[in-house]
Amino acid sequence: MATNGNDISANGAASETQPHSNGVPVRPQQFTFSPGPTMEDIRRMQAEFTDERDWNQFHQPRNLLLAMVGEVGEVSELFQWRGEVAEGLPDWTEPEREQLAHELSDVLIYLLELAEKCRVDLPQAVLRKMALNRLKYPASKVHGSAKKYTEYKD
Ligand SMILES: Nc1ccn([C@H]2C[C@H](O)[C@@H](COP(=O)(O)OP(=O)(O)OP(=O)(O)O)O2)c(=O)n1
Repeated sequence: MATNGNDISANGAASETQPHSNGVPVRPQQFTFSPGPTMEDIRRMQAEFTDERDWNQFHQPRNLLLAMVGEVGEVSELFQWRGEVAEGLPDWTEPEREQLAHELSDVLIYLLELAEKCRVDLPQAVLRKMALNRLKYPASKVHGSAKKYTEYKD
C-alpha cells in the first residue's frame, strides 16, 4: 500500500516510511515527528516544572541561554571524534540514540523557555523567519548550492 509519509503508530510515535509520489520515491526513509506535544504544550509543562520548584528566580534569559548552550555542548560531545555520521545514525546503539534524544530535548526545553522569557512567540516567529529564508534563497537560484546569500552576485 502506498503511504503518505505521515504514518503515526498506535502509540502516537513518529515513523519512518517509504513515501511515493505517483510511484516515484520522494525521499528514502522519510521521517516525521509525532503531532504533539506542541511548542506551547512544552512551554507550559516546563513553566509548571519551574514553578513547582520555585526556580523562576534562576531562570532569567541569560541563565537560560547559558544552560541551552551547555546542552548544545552535550549534543556535540555525542558526535565528537566519530567522523561523518550518516542520516539515521545507522551505527549508533539504542542507548546512544536515547542519550541524543535526551540532550536534544534539553536544548529544546531551554530554547522554548528562553523564548517565553524573552516574549518571543516562537511558533509564529519561525513562520516569519522561514518566509524570509525563502525570499533570501529562492529555490530556482540556489538549487544544489550551499553558498551563503551574500556570495551571489546579482
Ligand atoms: N535549573 C534547572 C535544572 C534543570 N532543568 C531541567 C531542564 C533540562 O531539561 C534538564 C537539565 O538538567 P541537568 O542540568 O541536570 O542536565 P542534564 O540532564 O543534561 O544532566 P547531565 O549534565 O548530568 O548530563 O532539567 C531546569 O529546567 N532548570
